[in-house]
Amino acid sequence: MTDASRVLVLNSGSSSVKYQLVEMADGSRLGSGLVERIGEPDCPDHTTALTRIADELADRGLGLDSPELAAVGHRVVHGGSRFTAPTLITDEVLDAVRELIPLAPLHNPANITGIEVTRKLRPDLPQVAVFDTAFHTTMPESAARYAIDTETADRYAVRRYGFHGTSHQYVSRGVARLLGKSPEAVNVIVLHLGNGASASAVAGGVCVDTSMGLTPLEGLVMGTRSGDLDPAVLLHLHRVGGFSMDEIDSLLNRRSGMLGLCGDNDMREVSRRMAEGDRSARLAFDIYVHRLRKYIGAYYAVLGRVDAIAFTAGVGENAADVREAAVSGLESLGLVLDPALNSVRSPEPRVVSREDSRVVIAVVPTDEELEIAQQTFSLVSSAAQ
Ligand SMILES: Nc1ncnc2c1ncn2[C@@H]1O[C@H](COP(=O)(O)OP(=O)(O)O)[C@@H](O)[C@H]1O
Ligand SMILES: CC(=O)OP(=O)(O)O
Ligand SMILES: [Mg+2]
Repeated sequence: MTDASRVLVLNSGSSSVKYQLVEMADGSRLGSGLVERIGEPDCPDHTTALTRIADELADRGLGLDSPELAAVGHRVVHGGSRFTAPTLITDEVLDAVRELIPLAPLHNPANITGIEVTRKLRPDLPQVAVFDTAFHTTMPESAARYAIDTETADRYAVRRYGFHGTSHQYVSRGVARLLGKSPEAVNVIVLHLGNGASASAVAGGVCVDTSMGLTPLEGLVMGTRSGDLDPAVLLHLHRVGGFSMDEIDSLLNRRSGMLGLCGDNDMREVSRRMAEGDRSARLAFDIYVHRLRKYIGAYYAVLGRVDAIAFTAGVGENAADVREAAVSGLESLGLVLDPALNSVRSPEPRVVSREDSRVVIAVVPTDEELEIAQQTFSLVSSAAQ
């Protein structure tokens, strides 16, 4: 066992890489940042982005060669049915993550590049994969299976996996802490509303349902993704519209959601345009909120008893108008928002419901990087004993 106590976390997305260097002795951030717009001339690919991050850290004396570095933790989006916990990365694990690329074509390749670049720079350093899908592997079969022919589903691994699990786990525990209870004692609906968005129903700390499915396309309306639609829409576009499968993929993943509805995927812009009376922005907002309310209702029924609803990620943490519209008129379900509390801006976990609200409405900022750092460090520390 060495006294190396720092973990570098790489969260590679389809067009960005977020990173954090965490000192595990006290949880402090020694460095953090974001490289965006990967694929554009200034940063053509993930290898460029990761090399830039490694150089930035090295310039500050915090490079990958530092002896204090215990491990690198990677967000890996799709872990299939196999990966249910943080996993030390070996050649064989890397191959398995590669085999899952067809199920997360926007995300897994970027995660693999992060692992390979790190290996090149520090081949001796332990690397850990923390999977978005892991927290959802507790879903019962009744929630995880689609109602299609079982043999076909099994042959092609077609089932609901769910994503953003690290965030759903972190936030559901954060809510329990905010309520002064243990995670086992509370039932929570978590609404992770970022560029990608998903809802989950968490019963006593265990995920029992989530809105994303085989891929991160199902469920809520997102920045550029459609979320739920009748599967026959694909058939219709193909047969009648002459769309190829790749064109449909690109339409639903990259040109739908808020972007497709009103031309803007950023909720800040949508709210600004709504305030100016823009009708397509208003309709896009209403569609976004309508879908969200349907999931709140659905997960209320799935859980039976709900102690709290937690909003998180870029939109959930910042957009007071989305939170208000999502729960308005749900007083008979025990959800009573406090408009004054809801309008407060703060980076802290906080309650935004009235004292007499039977269900607590909370805002709990997510920190996927910190959660990945903790899971990574805990795995390498126990492996070193
Ligand atoms: N002040 C704000 N008001 C409304 N929406 C915001 C605000 N700040 C950020 N957002 C939204 O958050 C989104 C990004 O969320 P984030 O969780 O960082 O996404 P991701 O991790 O998927 O990139 C942006 O697209 C934007 O719409
Ligand atoms: C899985 C997923 O949708 O991730 P993100 O929100 O980072 O795109
Ligand atoms: Mg995110």
